[in-house]
Amino acid sequence: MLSLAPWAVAAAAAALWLLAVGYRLGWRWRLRAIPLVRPMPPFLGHLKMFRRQPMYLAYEEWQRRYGGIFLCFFGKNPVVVLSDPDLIRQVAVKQFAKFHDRPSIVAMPSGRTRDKRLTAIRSGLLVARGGYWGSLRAAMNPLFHSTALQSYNSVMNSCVGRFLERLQDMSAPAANSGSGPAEGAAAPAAGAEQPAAAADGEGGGGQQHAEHDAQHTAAGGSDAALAALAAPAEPAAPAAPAAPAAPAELDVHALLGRMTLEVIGTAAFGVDFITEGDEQDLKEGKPNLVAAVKAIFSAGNFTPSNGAGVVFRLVPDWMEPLFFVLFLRLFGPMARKLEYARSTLMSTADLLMQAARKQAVARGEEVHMVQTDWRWWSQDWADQNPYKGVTPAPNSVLDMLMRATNKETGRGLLDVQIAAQSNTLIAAGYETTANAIAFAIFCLATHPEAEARLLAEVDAFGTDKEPSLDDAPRFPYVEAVMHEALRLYPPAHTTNRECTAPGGATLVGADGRQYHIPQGVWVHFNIWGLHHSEEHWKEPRAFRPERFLDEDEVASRHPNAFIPFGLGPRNCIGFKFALQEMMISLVRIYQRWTFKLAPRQSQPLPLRMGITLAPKDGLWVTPHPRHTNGIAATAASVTAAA
Ligand code: HEM
Repeated sequence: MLSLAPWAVAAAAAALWLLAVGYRLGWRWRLRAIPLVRPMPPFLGHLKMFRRQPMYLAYEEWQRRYGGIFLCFFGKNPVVVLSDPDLIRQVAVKQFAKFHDRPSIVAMPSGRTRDKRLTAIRSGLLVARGGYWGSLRAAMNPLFHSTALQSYNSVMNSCVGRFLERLQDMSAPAANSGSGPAEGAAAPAAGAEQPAAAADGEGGGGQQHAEHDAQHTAAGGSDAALAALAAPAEPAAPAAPAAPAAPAELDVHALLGRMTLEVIGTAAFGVDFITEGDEQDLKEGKPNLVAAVKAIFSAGNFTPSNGAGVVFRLVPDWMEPLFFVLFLRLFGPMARKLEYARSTLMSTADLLMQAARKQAVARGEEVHMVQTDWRWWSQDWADQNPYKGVTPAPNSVLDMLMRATNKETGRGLLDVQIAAQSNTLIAAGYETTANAIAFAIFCLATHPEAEARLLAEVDAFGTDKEPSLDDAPRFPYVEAVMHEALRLYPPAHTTNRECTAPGGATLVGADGRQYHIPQGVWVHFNIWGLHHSEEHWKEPRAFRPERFLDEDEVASRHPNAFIPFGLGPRNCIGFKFALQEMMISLVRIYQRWTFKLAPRQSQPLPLRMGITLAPKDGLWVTPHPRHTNGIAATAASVTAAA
């Protein structure tokens, strides 16, 4: 085993430090027109400050101090943070051609690569760059046009149906249940021996939690939701002799995570995406989609401010891929988990794609998919796959992309490119949507007047009808609640771009001041800060859905003050899908249930910043059925009870 002399390690660290400082001084000079967050700590740059408070709260504080544009450093990388909606618009829309890419957390060599895994990683829409991103986005846009969206109504409704069944099972009042529930499972409310979620400051970003948050994130973004997938909850068993029944407490965020994974998994893969997770499959290396998603979300992350991500911010760009390989070697178990996840998801997508292709060809239909030699896994992965012999549904993402054309090449998409999108959609669409619905439920549980107004709208529609996309205009208040929850708690608190134009780009402030952004600089849109800014919102901390209904208030607001799904041609491709899923879920859930916060749920809502912004430690509620003896509890009676 190679042992390094201490002086060699010290010399290497000193060299890295000098390099990072040198890089920063160079950038600082070129970006001198933009206010710099002070102090600028010498080694990690401002990343170190994110150890004290999560990035979104630091950005909010710096926005108050420095205004709508400021500069900070992630190690060697300069990051221009925008909270001014006009400047955001210039980057996202007006000068989009100069900012169409996102920064790579690990700089990958551009151009073709022989590495099959790397090809698969780089093929996803979220990280795609340059002309490839444009042609892929154009090929994928039809998946989210209204005809396609209509076809997702039934998947969404049936997944909400399953959610309601689970809720029903778990909501049986618990009386003296002795056994500890699984996370996400029903728990006895009164006198429960569960550690109460820690009280936190507004937004949950109190300093005392920053360290914990970072570790929690590194260990997995949605542990609660995923624990619920792996261990489906059993209804709490009643004990004898019966004590007075207390309403069951449950983590509704975990249940919602299970539901949104089923929705996006079914839409992406075109098969019934059952979330009966099986740890055993992961251990034995047998393909299991849920275990794979779980492995991805728990295999650590590369967010720049914590874990392994920090390393990449200190070494020169050209060394990043080398460090990536080294990192995977050093962290064997994590590398194995990622390998398992990639092989499971990709081999399953491949299996289903081939089945869909065979069927389409047999029917004489046109298929454009270009077949390549991209498989790295052994035949065992296909042989042991539970979806062997299954054909994906006609309107699934896999099926539709097989027929798409790449505008750049004039040919179909490559098989690896199609398969990579099922991963991407799950990664981008599962946790974000679960968090958004959970935040809406939290807001309604803490605002009975808003809940009553929403119930009245739901009841006017009907208490046993399944809503579809066409019904959306019948739910203006539900929509206002969704928007207000997305404003107060944007699951994507920040989004990003990189300036790729060789000559850079110049942004112009409202006062005429010019800010030159050189090529290679990262730009962040401070969505959280913008959504909470007093400059753009009346009472920004208040939950007031009416602000989205009052025409005067809407007209007086900056049109880009509300950007939970980003902005411009590179905004969230799934935003209509997400809104449709939120609408269908909220209507179906509130047809049957209302929620009160469980005693263990602390307020203000503690938040956890991972890849997304999520309720920390879940959202603990007691569900209350609205139908007693077949009669719906009316909106008025619910308000009175609250
Ligand atoms: C409430 C739920 C969601 C929120 C808050 C959300 C938010 C966002 C945001 C802020 C971005 C970055 C946009 C930008 O940089 O301007 C994004 C990108 C993206 N989202 Fe979503 N999203 C949600 C749900 C979904 C769903 C359900 C899907 C898939 C069906 C999805 C797929 C994507 C993809 C593929 C991208 C990358 C687009 C690109 O780079 O071209 N998202 N999302």
